[in-house]
Amino acid sequence: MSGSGTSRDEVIAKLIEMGFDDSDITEAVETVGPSFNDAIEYILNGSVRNSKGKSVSWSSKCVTENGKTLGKRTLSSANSLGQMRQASLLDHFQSGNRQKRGKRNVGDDVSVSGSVVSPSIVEEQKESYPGMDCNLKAESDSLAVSCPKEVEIGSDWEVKVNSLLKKHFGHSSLKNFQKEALSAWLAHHDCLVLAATGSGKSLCFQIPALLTGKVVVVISPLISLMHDQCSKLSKHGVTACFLGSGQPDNKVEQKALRGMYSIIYVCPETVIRLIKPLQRLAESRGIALFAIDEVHCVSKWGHDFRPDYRRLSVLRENFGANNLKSLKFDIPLMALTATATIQVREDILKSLHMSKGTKFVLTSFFRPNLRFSVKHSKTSSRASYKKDFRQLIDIYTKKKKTGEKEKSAIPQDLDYQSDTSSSSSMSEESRISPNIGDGYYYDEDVGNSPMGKEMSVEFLENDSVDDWDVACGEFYGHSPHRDRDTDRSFERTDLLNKPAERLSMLQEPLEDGLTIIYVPTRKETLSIAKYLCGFGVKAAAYNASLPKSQLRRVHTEFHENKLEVVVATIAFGMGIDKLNVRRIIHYGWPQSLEAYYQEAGRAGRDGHLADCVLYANLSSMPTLLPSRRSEDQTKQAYRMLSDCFRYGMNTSCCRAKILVEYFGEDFSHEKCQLCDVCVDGPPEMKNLKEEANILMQVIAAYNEQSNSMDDDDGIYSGIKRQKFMDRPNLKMFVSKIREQSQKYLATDLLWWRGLARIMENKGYIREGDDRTHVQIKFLEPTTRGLEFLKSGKEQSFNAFPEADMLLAASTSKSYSTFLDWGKGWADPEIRRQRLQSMGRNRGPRKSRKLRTGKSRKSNRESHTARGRIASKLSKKK
Ligand SMILES: Nc1ncnc2c1ncn2[C@@H]1O[C@H](COP(=O)(O)OP(=O)(O)OP(=O)(O)O)[C@@H](O)[C@H]1O
Ligand SMILES: [Mg+2]
Repeated sequence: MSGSGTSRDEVIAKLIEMGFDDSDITEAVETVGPSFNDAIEYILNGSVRNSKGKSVSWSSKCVTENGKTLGKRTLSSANSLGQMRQASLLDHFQSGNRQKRGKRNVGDDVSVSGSVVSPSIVEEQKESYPGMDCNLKAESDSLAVSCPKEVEIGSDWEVKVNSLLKKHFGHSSLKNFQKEALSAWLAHHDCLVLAATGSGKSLCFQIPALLTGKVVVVISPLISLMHDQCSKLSKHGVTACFLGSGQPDNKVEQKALRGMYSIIYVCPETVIRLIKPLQRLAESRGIALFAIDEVHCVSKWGHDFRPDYRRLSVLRENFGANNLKSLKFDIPLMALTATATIQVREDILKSLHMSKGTKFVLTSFFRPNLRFSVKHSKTSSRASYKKDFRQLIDIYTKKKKTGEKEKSAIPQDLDYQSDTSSSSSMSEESRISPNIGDGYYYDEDVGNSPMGKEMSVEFLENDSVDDWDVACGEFYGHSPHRDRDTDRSFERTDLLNKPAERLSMLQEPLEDGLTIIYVPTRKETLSIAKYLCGFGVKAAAYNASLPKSQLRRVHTEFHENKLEVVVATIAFGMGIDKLNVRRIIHYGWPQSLEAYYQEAGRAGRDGHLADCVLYANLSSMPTLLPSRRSEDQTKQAYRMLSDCFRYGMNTSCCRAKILVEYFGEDFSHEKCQLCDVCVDGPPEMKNLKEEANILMQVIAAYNEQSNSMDDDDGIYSGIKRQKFMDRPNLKMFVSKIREQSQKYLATDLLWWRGLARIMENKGYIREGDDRTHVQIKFLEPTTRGLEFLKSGKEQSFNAFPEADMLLAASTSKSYSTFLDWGKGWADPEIRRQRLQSMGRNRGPRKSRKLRTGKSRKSNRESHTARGRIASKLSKKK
């Protein structure tokens, strides 16, 4: 939908669908007319102004600094991006000659372990490969770069690498895992590198290009990620380009295939399409390595499965010594990721046909400067924002109020407004998660229901921006210079081995830096960014439905430290390597711990203290976001979601330990000493024997009775036969307990939910359903559980109450703690009063149909909103 030819209604409908507020839409359409692009531009940036000088839009407020609008500033940033593009290769080489760099003595190369490689240094490419001066009009299939003089890497390769490292990247030495990966590559081995987010995996495949002068082909899942990496490489004096649908200049592909860039980034589809020309490149300039970055995308057991990654076995099949005459060895594959469980690793090796001798390079997944915590929040309304973002707002606004008396940035009247405002885009009912606040029900099926699919407009699991329409697709090495914020060392990752240094870090205040807030829905990116901007924070929304110009702008402003907060879906993604991100806030349940850890890993890359906070509604269970999944994948998706849910419910184990062990690593430190659990300590351990016993009793009784259906006198005799045939879930068992014992009459299902998990962990009960659920749903006794029941009073049942149990105990008015909820219930008057107040608190229950009918509801809402806006506009006329 582009503008002038579009009807006003269509523009309004589209803007509503994107989650903008009525008032913003009304103002924008009134000002710029029925042009979709202009309206968005107006709302987000205020760059299209009305002549009467009406008030600027919300987003421009946030990015307005010294009277300048983001729109204006970004125009200049866009230009600077554009300037990276060079008129021709020749221009580049001419300028390269002007700013001569130190010359590398090719003759110095010697041989070790039979590795045959060629000279490297990028700025010498012209000299080394006369073909690079070639006429660009040459036939695309003619090999303009002739086969370089092959040289061998000497035993002093580490010395050479260190000097390249210093020269191009400003680092003093390789990290151990980087050395291991390079050694494997030098020995022609395939290699799987599993190293923490931000640890420096990219260098493992960038160095081979510099060291050999051959080309390195990097397979990467996102164009935005390729763009970021290419642009960084150009600053470090390395020529790079990316190919594929996002590449606007069709000459770049020809040039790349003639060997004119040291590093070529491609997405899997493109590399598959280019097999033949890449084979020719391998035989001319040479291909040092195929790097498969973010390789967890290969596996459907991982969190970011991309089917095209599975087809990458073509690399092994087509670039082996048996297919290409000039090769003595297969071109090595280097697969890299920060998040792969053991199952995912096996799948990667198999799917890519990696060799049996593949080397594993494993580093600790542990990031000792990340402070993990989990907080309960409904994450659903402005009231939640007010509570949860108060501190964040204060951090960014206090900074600007130097000289002013320090006070909270949230004035009382605004607080009141936020609480009572009827934000249509974020009303409770419009949320996907229907089980917010009260009660507890299972709705894991929502994500897979046909309704769920309809909702995918707003709730996208794979909200990726993969058709990044960047202005520049080729990147020439400029003289290496370092960003201001790259001057810090990342060496602090091994801080746990340096207790004194780490101790001093723990005492550091958290610096200002940048914040990324990850939210599950596109609408929330808009509403939270708008909310923060309202208090003067420089925040911007980022999601795949926003115009590309806006996305580019956010990227640029983020990298230039002009923004303070980016509120994003997972589209703001992989490989973002910004050193001074101080906070990653997840506002809503992530879909997996893999995704969570990868996103959280974007914080604290400078090694300084950084916060990773997960705000989630601990009283409700997370649901799967809609996505096309096979039955197997659905199971796996639930498993991953369940692990994530359990991470949130945990109250007693160090969070870093859970995360690191999730990826199969032994966490040798026992405690990170930073996370909320380590700092606050676990809750008081309780002996839950009585409650565990009664729950076991009803489960066992049901089990026995279902085994002998003839017995009508058992405790389930009151349940209708049809119902009896259905497997009872936890809710039913809890009803039974309440019926049986007055003491438990007012107990919260939420609390029993926690207990059921604990009993499952102890091996007393198991899931009776074939399907996977976020948490145990159909409870069946195990032999161990039945033994526990028989042992009667002798056996104790000590456990730390989990987060939902603590929440149930703290919010319920019916009993003081979760252990003495029975107090007072024997008194009929107290009971009557409590039941009455419970009834009041609960309010009418929404029917399941109503809840899952979200899509229809939002259509209706959108329809009425459209009418409302249209009528406002016509009244104004
Ligand atoms: N040997 C080194 N010494 C110091 N810093 C390094 C070294 N190697 C890499 N770095 C720095 O580490 C940072 C992260 O690098 P990189 O983007 O390669 O991480 P990554 O492991 O690929 O992260 P992700 O998993 O998020 O993709 C970069 O800023 C880089 O300059
Ligand atoms: Mg990376």
